[in-house]
Amino acid sequence: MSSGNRAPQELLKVAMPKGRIYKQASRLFREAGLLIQDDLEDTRKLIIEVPDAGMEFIMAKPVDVPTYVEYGVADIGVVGKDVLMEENKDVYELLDLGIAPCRMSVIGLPDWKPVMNPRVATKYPNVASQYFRERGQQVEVIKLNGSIELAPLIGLADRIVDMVETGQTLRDNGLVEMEPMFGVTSRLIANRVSYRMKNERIQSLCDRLQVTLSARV
Ligand SMILES: Nc1ncnc2c1ncn2[C@@H]1O[C@H](COP(=O)(O)OP(=O)(O)OP(=O)(O)O)[C@@H](O)[C@H]1O
Ligand SMILES: O=P(O)(O)OC[C@H]1O[C@H](OP(=O)(O)OP(=O)(O)O)[C@H](O)[C@@H]1O
Repeated sequence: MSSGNRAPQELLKVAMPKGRIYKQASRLFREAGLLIQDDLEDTRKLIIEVPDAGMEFIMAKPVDVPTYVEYGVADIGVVGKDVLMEENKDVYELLDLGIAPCRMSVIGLPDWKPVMNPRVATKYPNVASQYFRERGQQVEVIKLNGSIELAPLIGLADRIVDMVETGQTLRDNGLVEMEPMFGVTSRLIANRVSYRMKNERIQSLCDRLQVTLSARV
């Protein structure tokens, strides 16, 4: 069959996180040669065709990216390792994109003293519970959804587990990083079925991103 008769290729569905990661992810994709319009951040549209890159972006809340990919409504997605660990979904982790770097840490007030069964506030209850369990420390984990640094300041928790990037939020609130837990960057993930059915396209994207990342260092 001549290429003129070929059916147009189905768009690769990409769960893209709105917010912090988006700008860095789209810059990386562009560097890898994908033609992505640069005005996408200005729109309120949630499903955006990026035909020149053969993609469709599903603009997702970051925490929901692994869910979209696990259910196969997105073939691939970009997500922070923090969210990937917390959500623990059944997806393939294909590539460390090295973008949106930060770290997960245990944080507290400088005069913090150990207490029995301390309360730990966090957006990441699974990650925090596992961390303290592995160290044989019994804690009560309290799930919050934002402004986690408030918790020790207002007496809700003894410590928090949260992200640190520049350290500005800690400094502004008189808190200290007690234990860095692990480094976080964004990852490219894939749905297990899509990875098999669209292997050539997904693998070729990975290869292009890999080459771009190697050239960055
Ligand atoms: N300073 C930072 N604070 C939090 N996450 C950061 C930071 N720097 C990089 N990241 C990475 O960016 C990802 C997305 O963060 P972002 O703040 O956009 O999402 P969010 O926390 O879900 O925000 P929102 O609740 O406003 O949607 C995080 O999962 C993490 O991997
Ligand atoms: O070390 P820094 O550069 O200060 O970054 C870390 C802060 O950024 C994030 O909060 P975010 O701005 O996402 O607000 P939130 O607490 O409401 O989630 C994170 O939860 C920390 O509070």
